[in-house]
Amino acid sequence: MSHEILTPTEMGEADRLAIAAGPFDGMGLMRRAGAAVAAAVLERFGGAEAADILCGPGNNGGDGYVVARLLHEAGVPVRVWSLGAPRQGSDAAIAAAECPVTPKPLSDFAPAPASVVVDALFGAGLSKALDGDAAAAIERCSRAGAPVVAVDLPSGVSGASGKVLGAAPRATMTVTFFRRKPGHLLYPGRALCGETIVADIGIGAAVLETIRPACFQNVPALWRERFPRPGAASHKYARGHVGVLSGGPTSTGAARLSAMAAARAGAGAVTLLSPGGALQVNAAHLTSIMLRRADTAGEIAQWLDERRPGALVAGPGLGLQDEVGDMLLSLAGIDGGELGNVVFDADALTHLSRRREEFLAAFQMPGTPQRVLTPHEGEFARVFPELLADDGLSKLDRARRAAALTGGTVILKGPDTVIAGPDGRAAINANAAPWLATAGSGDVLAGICAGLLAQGMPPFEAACAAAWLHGEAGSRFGPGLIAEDLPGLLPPILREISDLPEGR
Ligand SMILES: NC(=O)C1=CN([C@@H]2O[C@H](COP(=O)(O)OP(=O)(O)OC[C@H]3O[C@@H](n4cnc5c(N)ncnc54)[C@H](O)[C@@H]3O)[C@@H](O)[C@H]2O)[C@@H](O)CC1
Ligand SMILES: [K+]
Repeated sequence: MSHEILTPTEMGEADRLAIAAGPFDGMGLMRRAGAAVAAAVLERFGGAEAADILCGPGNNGGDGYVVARLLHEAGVPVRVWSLGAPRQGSDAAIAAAECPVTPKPLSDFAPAPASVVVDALFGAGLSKALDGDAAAAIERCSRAGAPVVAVDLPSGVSGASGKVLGAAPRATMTVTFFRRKPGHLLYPGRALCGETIVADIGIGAAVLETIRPACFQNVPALWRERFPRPGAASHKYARGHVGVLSGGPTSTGAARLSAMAAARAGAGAVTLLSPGGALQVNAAHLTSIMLRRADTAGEIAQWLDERRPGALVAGPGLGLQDEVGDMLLSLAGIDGGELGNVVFDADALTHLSRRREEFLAAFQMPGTPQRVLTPHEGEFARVFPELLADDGLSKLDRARRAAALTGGTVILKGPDTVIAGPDGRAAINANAAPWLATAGSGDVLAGICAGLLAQGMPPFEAACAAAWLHGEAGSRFGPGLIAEDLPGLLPPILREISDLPEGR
């Protein structure tokens, strides 16, 4: 599967490079784009009484005129509704001239439930909120309940952010070209696209060598080459050691979930560092996970010095007391030789929001551990309120800015989790299920990530793999999922990743 995601600007560049390289000119690409949409309409909605094609003034409308011509030639009764004539001399104007169906004004469009609507009003060129005749037509379309096939994107959905500008139809199917755009994967755009088909319109993958996209759909091909595989002679500590900080006697479960997930993700050894008061309750629930008493920052530091673990999970159930904040701050600035990576999750993110400048200063010190931050939207809003307040930023932009600010990898969680690295790379996750929104689910994600980090997987790849594994486990289990189920769901998925052929 091709997993690069192109911004609308990068897609425009892909079009230009493809036209320059040949064999297709702009009109050739448009004909192929229209043909792909017409084929999808015929395959899926061949039984519709008629097709209503809504055409905008740009090249998205141009695709619409091609679709209208091809459906007409296939014997489908076609009506064309135009928002405005294409610019003279443009490819869209040529496509309109080649279309044998005379367009009527979009303001007269009245959808019929038994017809299929092809939405070709705006695509990559959407530059402002939909209003006037376009918004009114979409509103009528939604009320009539006719199925909608969107060309490139449902008109009104920003390809860059997935946000709705003004109005957008809920499509049953979206046919886009060459590669997906962020708006196909980020909500609310993702929900409005329906099933998304990526059509080959004759743009060669070679254009990607020039464009060098930095955003990807999170699929195993993105990280499986870096996925840890234990050698036959590995001993347990060589397979990675994870430490997990436990909270006090009444909040120990979250850390144990992380610990179990780290172990299932393949860490050879996992140690729970527990305050004395919580030692008994932790001991009563642990078998293969090791337990070590650590009441103070000093005792934690001593264990790190002795064991030099690859990763530490800090945050689940840890507590919001000031001394916990002090301890986390000291961990952020510790020598990276003593502790390779820290996953800051849950309560650690609250401490980060309270003492942000101190943490950011610690993160900037050379030689400190690499970090992965795992905020959900609420935690993100507390740590980075200025990024959330900026309406111009997409979820993708926000995760990238947070990664740049902290010099770490950010997993911005949600139904469309975004993973961003400090080098600008980003991935959007698309395999999560709604059942994952359950207490303790995030603790498991943090644990999986730490388990992979401790085995030497680089932070961006480990974060992507953790989000994907977590999503896959939740989707496969389905309804009734609780966080305790997740670690035990990992082994068959891990086996499948090891068995995948190269390039998948
Ligand atoms: N050679 C190419 O560039 C190809 C382009 N293709 C199609 O071309 C589309 C992009 O075409 P365009 O760049 O012409 O852009 P659009 O057709 O999406 O938009 C056309 C123009 O409408 C105006 N506009 C934007 N938002 C508006 C709003 N809310 N209300 C009123 N006017 C608005 C803008 O001036 C914009 O340039 C793609 O989505 C795809 O469907 C395909 O045919 C494949 C080849
Ligand atoms: K469209």
